[in-house]
Amino acid sequence: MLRSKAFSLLKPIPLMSGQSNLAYEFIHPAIASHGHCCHRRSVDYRQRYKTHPSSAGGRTISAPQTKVMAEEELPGVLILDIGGTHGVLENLAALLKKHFRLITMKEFLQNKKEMSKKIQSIFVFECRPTIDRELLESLPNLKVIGNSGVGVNHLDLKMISSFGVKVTNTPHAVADPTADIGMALMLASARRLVEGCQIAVSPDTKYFAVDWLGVEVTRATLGIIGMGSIGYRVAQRARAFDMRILYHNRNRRRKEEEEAVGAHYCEKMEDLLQQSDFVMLVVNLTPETHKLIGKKELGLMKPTATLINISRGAVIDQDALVEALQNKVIRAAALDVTYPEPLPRDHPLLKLNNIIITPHIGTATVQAIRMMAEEAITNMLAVLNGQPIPNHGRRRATWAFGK
Ligand SMILES: O=CC(=O)O
Repeated sequence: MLRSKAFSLLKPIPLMSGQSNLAYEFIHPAIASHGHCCHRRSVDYRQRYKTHPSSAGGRTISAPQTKVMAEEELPGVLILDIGGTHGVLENLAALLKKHFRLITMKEFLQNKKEMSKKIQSIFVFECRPTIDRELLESLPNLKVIGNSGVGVNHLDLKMISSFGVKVTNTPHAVADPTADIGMALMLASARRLVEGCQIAVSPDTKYFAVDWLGVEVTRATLGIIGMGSIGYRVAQRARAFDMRILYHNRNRRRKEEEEAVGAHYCEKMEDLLQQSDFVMLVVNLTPETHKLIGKKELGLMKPTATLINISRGAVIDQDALVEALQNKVIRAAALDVTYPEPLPRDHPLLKLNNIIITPHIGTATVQAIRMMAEEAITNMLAVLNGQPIPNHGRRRATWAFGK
C-alpha cells in the first residue's frame, strides 16, 4: 500500500497557477508562464512520509508529514559532477539541499575525516563520473548511490554491491524525453532535416529538393529492439504515424499492452531487422547487448532502412556501422549515443553525410533534469529510511542493485 502511495508521488500532476513549489523553480520561465505543462508535485522529504491519501486531479497523492529536520540532522549526500553554468543545475543542488546535507567533492577532499562519516548517499548526475573502490573504502556510512538517469553501465555494480551499497536509477523520469528524441531522430533522418537546414542557410540559393529526397515515416515499419518503458513510449508515439510496429525483447509484453499500441512481437531479432524500415535501439547496455548490432545484423537490414540508437553507443559495432554507411548497406543512421562521447573530431562517422549525431541529449530537458533528481531523491530516501523503493519490482521497475 505504502509502495503504491509513494509511487503516486512520481506521477505527473498539473502545476496549478500560483502554486509555489520546487517544481516551479525548475521550469524555464517561458514554459512556466503558460502554466499548462505537467509536472510532479515536489515534496519535502525531510517530512517523513507517513501518509494520508488526498486527491488531486483524480489521482491519489501522499501528503507529507510535519516534522522538519535541521540541516545537521539531514543525511549527507556527496554530489558528483554537478557542473555547468546553467541555472538549472544550481536549482538541482537547491532541490537536493531540501532533503540532504550537500557535500561537494571539493568539501569532501578538504575535510575527508569529518565528511566521510556524514556521507550516507551519493548523487550521480550524468553518466560520466565513475565511483571507484578507493572512494567507497573511504565512506563507511554509505548506503545508497542515486543515479540520475536510467543507464547504470558506467557504475561497477558488482564492486559497489560488495560494499553493501545499493544503486538506484530513474526509469520513469527519462521515458518520455528519450522516446521524444527517438522520434525526432527518426523524423529528422527520414526527411533529411539537417541537410535541409544546411542548404537553407548556404550561400547557394539554387537548390532542388529533388536532389535530396527523403523517405516517409508514416505507414512505414518500425522495429523497436528493447521494449522497456522507453521502447513502449516510442511505440505509443509511432502509432500516431500509422506505423507498423515490430518489437524484439527478452520478455514478451502482455497481450493487452501489445494491443494498446498495435505492436507485433518478433521472437527472433533477425526477423525484425529484415522487415523494418526504421530500426530503433532502446536496450540497456549489458554484456549481452554489447555490439548487438554488427556487420551481420546490418547486412540483414533493408538497403533503404535507417538505424536509430537512443540507448548506448556500444550497442552498435561502430566500425561495422561506418562500413555499412560508406557502402550503402543501409540508407542512414541517427545516433544520440556513440563511443566514446564525444567522438574524436577525426572519427570516420563524422565524415559521412548519411548520418545524424546528437550529443546524448535524450534527457536534456528542463523537466527531465528536475524529475530525474526528484526520482533519485525519492529512491535514496527510501533506502535510507529502510522503506521499499517506489515501484521497485514491477515491470517498469526502478532498479535497486545490491544487498
Ligand atoms: O542516457 C540517459 C540515461 O541513462 O538516463
